[in-house]
Amino acid sequence: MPPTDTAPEAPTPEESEDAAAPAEGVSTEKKGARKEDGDGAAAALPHGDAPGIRFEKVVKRFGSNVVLRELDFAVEPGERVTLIGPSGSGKTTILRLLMTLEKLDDGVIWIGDDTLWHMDKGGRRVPANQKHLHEMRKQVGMVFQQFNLFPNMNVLRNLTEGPVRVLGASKDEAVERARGLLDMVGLADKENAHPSQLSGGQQQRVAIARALAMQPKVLLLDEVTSALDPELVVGVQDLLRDIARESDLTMLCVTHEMNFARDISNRVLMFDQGQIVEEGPPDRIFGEPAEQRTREFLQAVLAS
Ligand SMILES: Nc1ncnc2c1ncn2[C@@H]1O[C@H](COP(=O)(O)OP(=O)(O)OP(=O)(O)O)[C@@H](O)[C@H]1O
Repeated sequence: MPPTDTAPEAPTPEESEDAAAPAEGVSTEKKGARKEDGDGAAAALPHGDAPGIRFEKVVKRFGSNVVLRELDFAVEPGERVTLIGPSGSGKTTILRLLMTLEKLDDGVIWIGDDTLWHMDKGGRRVPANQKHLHEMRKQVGMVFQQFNLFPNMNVLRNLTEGPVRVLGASKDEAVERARGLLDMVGLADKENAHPSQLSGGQQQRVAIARALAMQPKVLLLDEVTSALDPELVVGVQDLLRDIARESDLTMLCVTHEMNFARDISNRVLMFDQGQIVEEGPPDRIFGEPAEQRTREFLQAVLAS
C-alpha cells in the first residue's frame, strides 16, 4: 500500500517508475467515454453534488523559493478549469496541495464547504488530523503524467484495490465497477494484463479508470499526455473530452497542449510566478489574450 502521505489510490514514485513501459502502439481511434449499451459504463461516471474548490491567500514555499504567493482563485462546482503558464510557475504544486501530497505554508484551501487545511493564528496547520485529510481527499482523484499504476498488480486489481481498501467496497462491487470503467476506456480485454504489458496510452487509460474507480467528485489532470508518444495522445485526449462532457465532475487540468485546454475547459487561468495573470473562457484567452505575458507565452508555445 502507498505510504500515508501519498494519495489513497496512488502508488509510490518508486512503484510508478517500475510501471513505465515502452509504448507498443495503440489504436488512436476515438473511444467513447460511455458505450451506448454498457450498463456498467453508464453507471461509471459520477453525476451531481461535485464540490467547488477555493484557494484563499495560499502561500507555498520550497525553502527560499516562494512558489505560490497569496494565491486566490475558485473553481465552481462542476466547472472545468485549465491552468496554463510557463514551466515552474506552480501549476502542479496547486494540484499536489489538493491531493495533500504537499503541505501549504499559509492561507486556506476549501473543498466544498469544508477546509482541506489552513493555518491558524499560531501558524499551525489545521487540521493536523490525518482522518480529516483522508476523508477530504477521498473526494479528489488525480491522473499523473507518469501513470503511477501499481506495477505488481494486474489491471483489474489496480482498479479494485483502492475501492476495497480505502472506500470499504465489497470485492464484487469493486469488480463490477472496475469492469464498467474498463469497458468505458476501451480496455475490457486487458483486465488480466500487468502494466508492463501495456502501451503508454493504454496505461494512461487504466490510470484514468483507476482514478474514477475511487468515485471522486473532483478530478485533477496533470500533464496527462506529455509522457506519451505523439500517436497515442489523441486517444487519451478524446477519452478525457468525453468524460468532461458526460460527467458533472469538477475538473482542474494542467496542460501544455492548448487545443486540449480549449476543448476541455470552461475557463482558462494563465499563471505565472505563483499568481494568476489573466483568466477567461478559452476562446477569449486563446483568441484575444488581454495581457502581454499571456501573448508571449502563447507565442512561445506555438513556436515550440
Ligand atoms: N518537491 C519540491 N522541492 C523543491 N522545489 C520544488 C518541489 N516541487 C516543485 N518545486 C519547485 O516549485 C516550482 C513550481 O513547480 P511546479 O512543478 O508546480 O511548476 P509547474 O508550473 O507545474 O511546471 P511544469 O509546467 O514544468 O510542470 C519550481 O520552481 C519547482 O522547481
